[in-house]
Amino acid sequence: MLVLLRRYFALLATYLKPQWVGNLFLALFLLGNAGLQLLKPQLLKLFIDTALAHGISLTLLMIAFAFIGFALLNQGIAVADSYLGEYIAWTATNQLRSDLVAHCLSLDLSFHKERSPGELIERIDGDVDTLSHFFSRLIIQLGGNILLLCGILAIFFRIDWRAGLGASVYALMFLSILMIMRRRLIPLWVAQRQASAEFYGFLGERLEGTAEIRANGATTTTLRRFLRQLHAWFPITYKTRMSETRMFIINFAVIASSMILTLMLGAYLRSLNPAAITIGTIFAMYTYTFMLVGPIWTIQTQLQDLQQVEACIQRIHELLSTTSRLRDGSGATFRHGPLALEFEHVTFGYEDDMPVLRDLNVAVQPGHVLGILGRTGSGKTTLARLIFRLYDAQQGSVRLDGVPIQQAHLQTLRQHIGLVTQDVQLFQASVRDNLTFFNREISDERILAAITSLGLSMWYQSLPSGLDTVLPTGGGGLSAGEAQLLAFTRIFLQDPGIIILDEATSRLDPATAALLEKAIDTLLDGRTAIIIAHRLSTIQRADEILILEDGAVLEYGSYNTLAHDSSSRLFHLLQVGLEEVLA
Ligand SMILES: Nc1ncnc2c1ncn2[C@@H]1O[C@H](COP(=O)(O)OP(=O)(O)OP(=O)(O)O)[C@@H](O)[C@H]1O
Repeated sequence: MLVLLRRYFALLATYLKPQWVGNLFLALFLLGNAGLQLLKPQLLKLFIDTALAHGISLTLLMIAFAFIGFALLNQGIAVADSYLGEYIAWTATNQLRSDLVAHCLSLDLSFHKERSPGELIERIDGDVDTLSHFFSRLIIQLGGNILLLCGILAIFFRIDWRAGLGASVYALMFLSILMIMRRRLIPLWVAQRQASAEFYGFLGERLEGTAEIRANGATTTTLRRFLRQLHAWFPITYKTRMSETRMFIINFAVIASSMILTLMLGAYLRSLNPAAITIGTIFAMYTYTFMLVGPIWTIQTQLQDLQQVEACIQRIHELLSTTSRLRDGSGATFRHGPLALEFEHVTFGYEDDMPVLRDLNVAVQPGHVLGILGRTGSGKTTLARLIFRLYDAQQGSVRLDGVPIQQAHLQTLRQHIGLVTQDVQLFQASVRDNLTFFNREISDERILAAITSLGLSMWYQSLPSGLDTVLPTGGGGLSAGEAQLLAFTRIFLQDPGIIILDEATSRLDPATAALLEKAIDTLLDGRTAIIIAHRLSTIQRADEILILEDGAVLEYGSYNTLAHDSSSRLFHLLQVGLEEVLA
């Protein structure tokens, strides 16, 4: 619990500090709110005592107006502090969400491989959302209610130490009773939620399979199971409702007896000292006892909630403490334009003792195109991932223009490399945003020029709102060829020195394939390129060819030499046809 509290307050400190002015106002609102609530019974006391002493008078009217004024002010402050509390909580949790997203993005692929997207969404949004309520409630309710509770007890002590003692014992007792009862209710709530989830799961599944159920004559069996589900659900709900009612009755009994006891205590104290304990004082004591219920109830709920968010805080802490296996470089830079690429004795495996690439030695001159061929699983994509530093090689070195890629900042490195895979990711956003990756610095003129250069003009002209046209999720409605061309345009605008192209397969029709070939020519012009090739036409533009087999170099050399050497593997591939051999 202590560790949790420390983590919780560390989170609070990190994310609430930037909003200290707001927090200051919130604290003032809390003080003001608690103060006004404490003052109201005092006004009532004054009102009763004045009425009893002097009958109806102008003072009474003024006290009544003051009471109404205080009540209105109280409500106004309550609204303001709820607004500010929510604002602070949402600003803080949104910052926490952004930090978690940035952190996850900075982690290497091995982290993402072990976690499903759904799990990460739950971590980043679900857990933080739970905390968001807590951020605001903890401050507004816990802080304010502890203050109010202490204030009420202090007033009781001020009236008479016996009254203070009685109120403190009552507060402690009531809090304990509530906590015990709630603890007993939690498993029932969980069981009820589980039963309800099972019931709706069953219902959904059966409704979906209505046709099959009828066709197979399973209606009676299904109805019987439906009734069995209801029978299982009923006793749990019954037990829960009964326990809730019991809790309500016990609460009511405790509150009612405390009121009676307060009146009795008041009468007793008045018999001892009628001058100090007036009728107004007894009424104020009665009101304060009633007022104790609110803060006690809220404090116990908050304390229980604190236990429930324990798991969330623990998970957020774990996520934030996960570090990337990739260390960011010290800041080496690369020149603009085509870069030389070298692999020197590179060995890499996703698992330490299972190499996927073995002792790879490859060198690509600036502006040259390296075509990589190999059967599925031979390590082609893995090689591309190493250049992009999605993983680091276990042995050997990858260099750009002679500089080991680990020496550059990841961001710098990736700015110099464009990666186009077969799996083009398009977002539900405007064409402009999809092409510029939300980079506002790229002008529309540049985008339109790129679209024309890469042969997308016809497609562009068919768009209803030009660059502002919003693409549907996942690029639905686009052909595979158009999606590839969009990906090319995106990279063209990024203008990197090296391009890695995991080429689209032969699913494309000849016209689109020809369009893509032209686009690839434009894209590769003046850049170094690595093409994981699947088509003959692409391989022909390669200056060098690398054929991988089981992670090792099977053949490596100039395209022209190998293509004309009848003993080479490439020669054989060209004779038989790439698609057949490499499929
Ligand atoms: N993220 C990963 N984690 C663990 N193993 C992986 C991972 N990605 C690929 N592998 C394994 O590494 C080996 C090489 O895979 P890679 O994707 O590099 O082959 P490829 O030649 O690109 O295949 P394809 O042509 O089918 O894309 C395969 O045995 C594959 O199962």
